[in-house]
Amino acid sequence: MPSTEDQAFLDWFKAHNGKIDTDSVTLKDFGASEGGRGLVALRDLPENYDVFSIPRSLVLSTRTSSLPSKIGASKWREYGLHKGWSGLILCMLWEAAQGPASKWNTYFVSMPSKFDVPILWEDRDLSELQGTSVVDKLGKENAEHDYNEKILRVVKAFPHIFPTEAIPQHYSLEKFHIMGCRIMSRSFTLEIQEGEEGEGQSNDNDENEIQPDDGNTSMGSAMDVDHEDDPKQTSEEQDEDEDEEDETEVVMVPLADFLNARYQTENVKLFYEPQSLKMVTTRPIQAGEQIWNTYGDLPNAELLRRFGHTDLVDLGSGKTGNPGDVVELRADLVLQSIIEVHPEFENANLEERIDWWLEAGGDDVFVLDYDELPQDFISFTRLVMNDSEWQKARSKERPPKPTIDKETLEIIQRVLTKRTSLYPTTLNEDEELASNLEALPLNHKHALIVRIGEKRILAEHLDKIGTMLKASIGSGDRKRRREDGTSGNKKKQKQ
Ligand SMILES: C[S@@+](CC[C@H](N)C(=O)[O-])C[C@H]1O[C@@H](n2cnc3c(N)ncnc32)[C@H](O)[C@@H]1O
Repeated sequence: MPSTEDQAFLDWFKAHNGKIDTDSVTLKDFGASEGGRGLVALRDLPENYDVFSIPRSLVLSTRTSSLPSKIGASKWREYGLHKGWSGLILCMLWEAAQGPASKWNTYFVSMPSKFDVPILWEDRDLSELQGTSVVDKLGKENAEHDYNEKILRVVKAFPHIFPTEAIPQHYSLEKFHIMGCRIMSRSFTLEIQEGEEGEGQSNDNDENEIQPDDGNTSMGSAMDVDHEDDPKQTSEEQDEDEDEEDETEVVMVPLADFLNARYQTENVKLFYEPQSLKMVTTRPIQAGEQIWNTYGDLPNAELLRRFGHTDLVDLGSGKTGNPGDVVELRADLVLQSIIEVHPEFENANLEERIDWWLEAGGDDVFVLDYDELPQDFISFTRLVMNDSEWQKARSKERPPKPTIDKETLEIIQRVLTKRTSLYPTTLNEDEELASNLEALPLNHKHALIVRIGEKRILAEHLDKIGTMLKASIGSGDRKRRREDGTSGNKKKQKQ
């Protein structure tokens, strides 16, 4: 049985032409470890079954809210509301301020107002994330800058739309953060349909069949859209987006955003038709099973940053973790390591090599997972540390091959050791703390899980590198002994 609030939501959803067969699925509280409220199958569902559908007019976006037309298209642009999430945030603030007069009132009531995302953490909790890739990506200052420079400016410029006395209650920084966090953890990115019209207008394209291939959408991918001034976007996300034509929009999709996710458990996907969005099963689901969406099997650092939770699955041998975890290695660690070994490089023009690398499309952050060392990381290391590789790369106009010799491996070992030292605690200390995970405050628990995931990856690679270097030193000794005319075997015989 759904809770009273969830039942009110379902009634609202159906009253606005949302389609859901509540004899087949219903809302249920699964407890925090499974994402809290979610959708459950009440009977066995076959593959390709439409679990529910949402009319486009019920999707909340800058196209369906009537706020943009009240402000006017040119003013909307002038205030920069056509870029980033500010426009959608302002629409959500304004719609929520309308209370029952807004079509989405019941939807707003159904959404959480408290979030466990680090952008809202106190400094003492944030210090638990030191060394992880979360810290540099919070974007809190950008967010607050956007609030002051965009949202508040528009709100103050249009007092007939945003009454001055309503500002503290409906347009405060706190409310701005709530809407930002709702977008960060619940929005979808949709392709803008040609000739798409606003609410109340019809689209006569409706006899089109479902085109799953060109119509699948992804949860939590709002960050991939062109949001130059997006308050919650990281600078890398903004850079990536700048080249993209704005053919997508970030939207809130009632009910689709009620679905939880867990590493590789996805059993439905959202597809779109001209008039509606459909959540369709991607495999048979048994009665009693939760309906899981995917958030992209993200590393715990990203899950925590965007959604405020972490994912722990059984890794075997008594360990749990997130197989999708990664560690980010910044290029400056490579430079520092090279200069430590080759101080003569200190004055060399390494800038030129780095600029060349970036212009050739290389990145200045390398992503290390549980698999092999990243090829671009090896290639970059060789380009910077080796004069002949640098000359070759320039003349051939392509980066060095990612081949590994002993010298490169030693630098890489140094980089990973340096990266490991950025965390104030060791992996052993963290594993010990994790033996009593549930006793920790929630934010500390999440931070610990993120740290452990990253450190395990570093430790595994350092282990492998250590073994490889030992083997190469062993083979070097044998070679030297051959050259000296001595023999390891003889020595052995003597013993
Ligand atoms: C898109 S919403 C999902 C629906 C949400 N349970 C609700 O009641 O509205 C995303 C949020 O659900 C929660 N969540 C989803 N999957 C989770 C999981 N596997 N473990 C813990 N929390 C999860 C996180 O709080 C996340 O911010």
